[in-house]
Amino acid sequence: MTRIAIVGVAGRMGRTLVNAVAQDAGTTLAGGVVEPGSSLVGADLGELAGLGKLGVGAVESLAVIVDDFDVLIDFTAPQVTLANLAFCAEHGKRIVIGTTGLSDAELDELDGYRDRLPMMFAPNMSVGVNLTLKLLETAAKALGDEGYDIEVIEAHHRHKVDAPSGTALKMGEVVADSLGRSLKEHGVFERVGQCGPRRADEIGFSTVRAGDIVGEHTVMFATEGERIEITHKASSRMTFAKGAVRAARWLADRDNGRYDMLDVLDLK
Ligand SMILES: NC(=O)C1=CN([C@@H]2O[C@H](COP(=O)(O)OP(=O)(O)OC[C@H]3O[C@@H](n4cnc5c(N)ncnc54)[C@H](OP(=O)(O)O)[C@@H]3O)[C@@H](O)[C@H]2O)C=CC1
Ligand SMILES: O=C(O)C1=N[C@H](C(=O)O)C[C@H](O)C1
Repeated sequence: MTRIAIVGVAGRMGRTLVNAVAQDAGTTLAGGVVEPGSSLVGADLGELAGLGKLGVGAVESLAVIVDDFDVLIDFTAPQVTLANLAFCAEHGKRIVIGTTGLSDAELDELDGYRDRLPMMFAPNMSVGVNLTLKLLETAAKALGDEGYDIEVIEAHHRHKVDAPSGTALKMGEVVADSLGRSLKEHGVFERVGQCGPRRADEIGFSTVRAGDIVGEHTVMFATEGERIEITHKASSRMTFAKGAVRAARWLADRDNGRYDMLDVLDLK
């Protein structure tokens, strides 16, 4: 039985993760961490997640539960995640990271831990999105050099703090890699005013933030006369949480290394 701790346990994903662990026969909920000083310290994690009492209380530091868990699941914010990664490396733990919005420097720092512990890092843990990445590889190879314009469009809830979403960036990267392009060079993240006509080789990004949209991503391949749209729509955070719990179980038997959800799903 893999013992799971959840950091950011009072957040949207944190509460959903408590539900996902409770439904999973191969894992047990060992603890949950809230922000230091939070009024939720001591709150029962089951009650936080709307499940009724589970008998596990929220703590304000990983150090309090260091002997209780095997794998940490972290869906928080970049600097919080990096601090937790350092803690896990130091204490021989494993970590599943869903946090998005890391800067290039933060991504380099994260990558520096690849040989120090088993870590799984993915901007989207749903099976559907990860299968979509494979479809995009095929579509980009077939269409990208044939005069099809490529645009990535994403929509999320009003509370999301990073843009474009980690998933949209990953989709853009997959498309760019498949075409031998660099996203740094070919990605276009803003069009405003007299920005001129579209370059044939650009990969454009558009962002919507509205209401309670859980997460929607479309990659459009458009030419004169037709367009293909590959779309994924998440209607419940449970799809991400179930993926994260599956990843935690999978990671429990892995050697040190940096893995992603395609490794977990055996889609590489
Ligand atoms: N990979 C994937 O499949 C998915 C990734 N995400 C990503 O996960 C992240 C979180 O998303 P979401 O749950 O919607 O965001 P929330 O803001 O709802 O949750 C983040 C939580 O982290 C808590 N937190 C902040 N600092 C600390 C700390 N030092 N110690 C403990 N907890 C802390 C926050 O507490 P407080 O409320 O007190 O600030 C909050 O409860 C985002 O980066 C998002 O993009 C989201 C969905 C799927
Ligand atoms: O913040 C969210 O909610 C989500 N974030 C992830 C991202 O940035 O790609 C994944 C998912 O779409 C939900």
